[in-house]
Amino acid sequence: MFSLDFCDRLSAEVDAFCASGLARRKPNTMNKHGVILDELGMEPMLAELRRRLQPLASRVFAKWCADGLDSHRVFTVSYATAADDQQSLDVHFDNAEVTINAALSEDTSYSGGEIFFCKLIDGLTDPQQTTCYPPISHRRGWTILHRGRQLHGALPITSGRRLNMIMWMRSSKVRNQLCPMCGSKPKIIPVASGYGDGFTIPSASSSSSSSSSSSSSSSSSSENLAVVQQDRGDDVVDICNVL
Ligand SMILES: O=C(O)CCC(=O)C(=O)O
Ligand SMILES: [Fe+2]
Repeated sequence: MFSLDFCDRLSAEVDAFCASGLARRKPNTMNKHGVILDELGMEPMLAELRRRLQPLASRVFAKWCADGLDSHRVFTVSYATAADDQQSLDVHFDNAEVTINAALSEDTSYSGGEIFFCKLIDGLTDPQQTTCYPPISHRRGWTILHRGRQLHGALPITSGRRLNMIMWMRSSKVRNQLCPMCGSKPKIIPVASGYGDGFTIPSASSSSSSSSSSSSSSSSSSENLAVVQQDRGDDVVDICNVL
């Protein structure tokens, strides 16, 4: 999906950001060394990428892209072998309707670290007991497109370093009905900025009327997005952080 030049430039940008020591949030609880790319000013480029991926994602996973994938959370994952590096990733599902996983590192610059997939969970079941498919080696510039709720993980890396870009794409129409993480109807509150966890305030999303969207893609109502976050009792949390 990405040119090798783009892989290099994105990797260099992320490495420079990490080296700068600037503050950053963790993408989620499982990911210790990642960078949220919207925090680097890439939101417009990533929103455009999401719009361009929409036709493909809808073709493969129509039901999960209802009314468009209208928000995203995009971050890098980095694996290496030192004690304080992240070496592998446990089986999990994503806080996404559809995910793309793009390999940025030179294939020969690391070994191990294959991604593996297990069963698809459509109800809320325990991610533990499951049979998995044979692991897949990442290939630089290539992307894997999968359902967020397809269980998956990464095997331990055995040498070198692997950097991937993960794009969690969300459909508010789908998740407004049922939170993909807790399996219940979300209780939603507005957030000040950003996409929150990709829910929308239903009254806002259903009032389609005079969308100011310019020439961009057909069914997207992102101009009308009311950005919301899930409220869990007394804690207002970004549910990405409670994977
Ligand atoms: O390391 C990988 O290839 C998978 C990463 C992943 O699944 C995630 O961060 O959600
Ligand atoms: Fe994942």
